[in-house]
Amino acid sequence: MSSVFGKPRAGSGPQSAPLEVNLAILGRRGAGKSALTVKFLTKRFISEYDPNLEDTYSSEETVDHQPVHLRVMDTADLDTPRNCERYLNWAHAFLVVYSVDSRQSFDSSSSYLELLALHAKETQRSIPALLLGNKLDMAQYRQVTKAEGVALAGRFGCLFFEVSACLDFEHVQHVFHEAVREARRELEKSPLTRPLFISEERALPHQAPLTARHGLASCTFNTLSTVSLKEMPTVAQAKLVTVKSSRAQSKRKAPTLTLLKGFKIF
Ligand SMILES: Nc1nc2c(ncn2[C@@H]2O[C@H](COP(=O)(O)OP(=O)(O)OP(=O)(O)O)[C@@H](O)[C@H]2O)c(=O)[nH]1
Repeated sequence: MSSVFGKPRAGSGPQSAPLEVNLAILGRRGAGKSALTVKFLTKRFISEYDPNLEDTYSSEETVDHQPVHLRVMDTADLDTPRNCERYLNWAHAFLVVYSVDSRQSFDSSSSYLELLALHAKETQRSIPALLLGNKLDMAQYRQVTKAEGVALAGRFGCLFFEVSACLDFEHVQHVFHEAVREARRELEKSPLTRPLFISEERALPHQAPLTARHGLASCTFNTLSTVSLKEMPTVAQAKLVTVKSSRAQSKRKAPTLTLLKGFKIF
């Protein structure tokens, strides 16, 4: 299902349409991206979630008394950034998640932050990102200290939080709302200059992969499907397209979708 959006994205007064913010959740498998997304959307901790499912959810939020139409893409990369243009050109802000009890996931989060930094450099725009050390309730099995998280976030100039998808909802909500604030700040700075893209199932022969240009071995275009990008003609006519990896598409029948029944899934 697709929906049409033709509302202003920023600079909204009290009478205007909600600000629209796209948020992508990145991180290694098992870091807790889905658990955090589900916690934020439903206030519940779901212990088992289909690792192959990638979907984008929408939620009406109020952040600092301002209505926000928030879309959250719970990505399902394999172990490293893959086919990453689908979220790089879509999101206004990123949550990069690792698990405090996994050194590997911390190392992956560093790769994601590097990817975002490269993309920011290439597109010459600031990309808000927040680094999250998840599974704080597992602190007794820590492999990553809080100081390491702070240092990594500092290196990339992003906010840092330690959270737990299975502890209090308010903290998780606070983090998502901080991401909205970061995105809003950027959108208000340059609401019309940000590139907007839709995806299309077609080959992109002339575009060199980000990896080739920057030597980031793990991120490629079209690794799993033939998604390519096209600039939106006008916001008013544009259709919102659900962006899914092949891996996700193959699992669309997963029953776990019903977990989010009641939320708009597009
Ligand atoms: N104790 C604890 N377990 C968590 C937390 N967050 C997630 N988990 C568990 O960690 C496992 C992986 O969580 P997911 O949310 O599926 O992780 P993911 O990053 O979405 O992983 P993929 O879907 O494979 O990309 C699941 O068994 C969750 O129950 C947390 O904050 N604390």
